[in-house]
Amino acid sequence: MATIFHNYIGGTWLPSSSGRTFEDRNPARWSELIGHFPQSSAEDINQAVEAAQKALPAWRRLPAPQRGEILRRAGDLLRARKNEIARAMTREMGKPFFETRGDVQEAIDTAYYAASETRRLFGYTVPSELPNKFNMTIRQPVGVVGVITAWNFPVAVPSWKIFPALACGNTVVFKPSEDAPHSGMLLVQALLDAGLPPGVLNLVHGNAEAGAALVEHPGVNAISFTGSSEVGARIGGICGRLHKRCSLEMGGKNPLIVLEDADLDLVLEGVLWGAFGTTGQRCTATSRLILHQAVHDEVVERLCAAARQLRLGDGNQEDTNIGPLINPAALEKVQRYVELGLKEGARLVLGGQRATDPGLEDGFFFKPTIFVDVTPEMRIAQEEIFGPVLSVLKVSSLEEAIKVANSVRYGLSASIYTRDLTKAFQAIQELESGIVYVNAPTIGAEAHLPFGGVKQTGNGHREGGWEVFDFYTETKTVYIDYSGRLQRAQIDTAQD
Ligand SMILES: NC(=O)c1ccc[n+]([C@@H]2O[C@H](COP(=O)([O-])OP(=O)(O)OC[C@H]3O[C@@H](n4cnc5c(N)ncnc54)[C@H](O)[C@@H]3O)[C@@H](O)[C@H]2O)c1
Repeated sequence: MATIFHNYIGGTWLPSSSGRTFEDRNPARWSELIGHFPQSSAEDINQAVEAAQKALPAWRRLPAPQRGEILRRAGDLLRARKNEIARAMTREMGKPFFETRGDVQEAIDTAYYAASETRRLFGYTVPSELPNKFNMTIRQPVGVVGVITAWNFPVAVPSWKIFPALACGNTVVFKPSEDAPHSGMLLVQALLDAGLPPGVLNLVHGNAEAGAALVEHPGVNAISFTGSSEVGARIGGICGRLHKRCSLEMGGKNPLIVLEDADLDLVLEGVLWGAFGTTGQRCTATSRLILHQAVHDEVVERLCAAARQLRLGDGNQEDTNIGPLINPAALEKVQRYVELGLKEGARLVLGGQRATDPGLEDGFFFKPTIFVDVTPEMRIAQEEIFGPVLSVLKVSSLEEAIKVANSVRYGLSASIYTRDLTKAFQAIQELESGIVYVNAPTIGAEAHLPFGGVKQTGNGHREGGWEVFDFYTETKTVYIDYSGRLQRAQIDTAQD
């Protein structure tokens, strides 16, 4: 009998009021059912938002360092449960155990980082134009925050949102992805066990219907979303109409540039990890390899040889390098893009097919795939495939490489391999992306640095770093006049 899981609303575990559920399955062995989760309705969302509203006054009044103490304890619990959560995450969404341990570690780092920032949450003071007047800014929570997340970092990405939101005194309604509900629940469980009061964090499972109800709910003051650019655009439109604050972190089509002077051993390691780690299902995946013509043939040849050695399998097995795609729709999408690449005239030099070796038939495994002779306007060079498919483009100069790198609608991360500092700095300045790596692949984030993208990847906000606290707080400007008389700004200080 598969386990039946519930929502967590106002301190109580509850089934969906509609009685509907959805199945959570292991993508490495699709016949393995993990459990049934509630398919939440607008009524469930409403209950969760009301619980968050009820809990808000006491939570925002609690001194921030005391809120931080609970977050720090949650970090301790995540650390104690790291392997257990990582095992469950691998079973649910497929990436290998060493990667899911990293996912949990990112949440631990974020918990400690957010906890430490509760002792700062700076406003500032500045001199007044007028005598005997004191000026300052303070930060206040935004209110109830709706958190909607993708499945591929099912603990790390929600933690980027939930920890800073709570640190700032907001209450939260969290809707994890329907492809990774169990991992999201384990994160919530750690926060509850750390002592969060009822209603401060509410968990509602479900699909687009639940997400849309959360976005539309008038009691939700801000939405923090991570997912595809298509869904993000829709959410951004609704939030605009409702005058609701929203942070959107969306898709990527990230380039890795290799110049003629690069250390090719380093390049190979970096590209293998960047393109095929998490089966290419990262927003920051290296999906375009832009090679200087002087190193093109050597890199392609060595890359194909190395990628052939990668072992596909269940991520909970010791020797697995690459896990499965997340679900049947993802497999179909990757297959479609391979056909499209061939039709567009790109040349397939590796993979291009589902892997059905013994032991893999019941999962959605896809062989590492490399296309060469890709040109910038091809759809496989323009669109996010979200699978282990690398498009290789050949260029003859740094300027051309940057132009090609910038020729897509996305702008999350970009990378350049070179030993020439001047060229590296030129790329840092000119690449249109929120993150640039020099001599490292396009992936990897640290909790205390901002993370996010430009163009159609983001809407100007950032996760992580100090910047994240700007999203979860309203700035209030305070003028205190202790002169004992009316002082008129601009009028009593006029110079002419
Ligand atoms: N930039 C980043 O930080 C980042 C990080 C991870 C993943 N991603 C992106 O996420 C995508 C993959 O994740 P996915 O397949 O889960 O994305 P998705 O857009 O399909 O779903 C994301 C979340 O939105 C919800 N949702 C779907 N339709 C909705 C609607 N109409 N209203 C409200 N909520 C709705 C889903 O239930 C899910 O929880 C990729 O594009 C990837 O690049 C971005």
